[in-house]
Amino acid sequence: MPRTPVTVTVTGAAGQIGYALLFRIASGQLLGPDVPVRLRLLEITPALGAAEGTAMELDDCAFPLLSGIDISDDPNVAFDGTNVALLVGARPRTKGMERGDLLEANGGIFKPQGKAINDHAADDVRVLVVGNPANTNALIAQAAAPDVPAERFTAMTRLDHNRALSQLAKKTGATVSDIRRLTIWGNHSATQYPDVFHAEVAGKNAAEAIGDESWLADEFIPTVAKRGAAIIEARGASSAASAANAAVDHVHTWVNGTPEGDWTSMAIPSDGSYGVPEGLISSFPVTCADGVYRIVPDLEINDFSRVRIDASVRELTEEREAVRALGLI
Ligand SMILES: NC(=O)c1ccc[n+]([C@@H]2O[C@H](COP(=O)([O-])OP(=O)(O)OC[C@H]3O[C@@H](n4cnc5c(N)ncnc54)[C@H](O)[C@@H]3O)[C@@H](O)[C@H]2O)c1
Ligand SMILES: O=C(O)C[C@H](O)C(=O)O
Repeated sequence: MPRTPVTVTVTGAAGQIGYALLFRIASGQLLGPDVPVRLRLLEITPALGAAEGTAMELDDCAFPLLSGIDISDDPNVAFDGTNVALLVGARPRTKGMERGDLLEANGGIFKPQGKAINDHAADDVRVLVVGNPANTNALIAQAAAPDVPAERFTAMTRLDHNRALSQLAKKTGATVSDIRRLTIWGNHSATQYPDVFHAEVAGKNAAEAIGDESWLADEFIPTVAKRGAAIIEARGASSAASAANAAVDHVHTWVNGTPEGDWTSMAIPSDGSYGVPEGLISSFPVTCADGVYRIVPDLEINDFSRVRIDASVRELTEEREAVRALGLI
């Protein structure tokens, strides 16, 4: 019997990540090769024409799993019955804009979207926030959706995780598939902490295999944490295909599970683990099974890691205070 299509809403659908993402969702890479999808695209009114153009191209791919496409500029329509909500569209920082202005502008996007998810999404909705500042935008959306279980709101640090895998593979001469148990902690920002102390490269402890703490502190961590800025500098635009790829990875892992013996990184509401204040949407090492994620428990955190996790968590706490002061949560 054919399966009922899963409804996937993508906001910012006419943007550059949207353009890289939609075709991968429609081809079955987000949820699996046997799962039909119905796409709902949300855009601002002036970008509806561009979204229509992308929808025409999706039609022209004749994807067997794509059961339909709806386009709207109304969040109440776009999130109607949605099972997976990918919140990509956000207000970028422009010249002269202060951090508070950016948070406020994004509040104007993520608060109504959270409310629309609350009022119209399917009971099993899962939300991934990609639009920056992703962790705090997820917090804003979550606060506007009190009827949706809080743990369904997540933010993306999988791109950082994938970046760290590649950098570590380059350094050690291993392949990315030789590496397991890497972690991104904290915020999707330059304060994030990519942690290799529990990682393994071809079965050996990664930190021991590298044996060079100064490489970790002075090269690996800043390269991963500032990679987004380096891409903007090189491309003249922020990462798009790799961000879309990470969004696909994040949802695919959440729904289909982590491989035995490995984990991934997701920014999720803290339960207080590892000294991260409860409720902050912070990146943790997680395993996923049966559509549910779980923070990897009982990892020993050394001093090198502790100070870096704390710094990123401090930034998240400040962002939470700022949006609280603006009445956004
Ligand atoms: N978390 C991550 O790892 C990561 C990585 C890369 C980019 N990003 C962020 O993702 C976001 C999108 O990036 P992009 O390159 O696609 O940007 P983009 O500017 O190309 O596209 C954004 C789109 O969002 C739309 N939009 C704006 N407000 C909207 C609203 N209220 N509802 C629906 N759509 C709306 C715009 O019209 C635009 O088409 C940015 O905030 C970027 O910083 C996050
Ligand atoms: O859009 C950005 O500011 C950078 C982006 O979050 C990235 O990590 O590539």
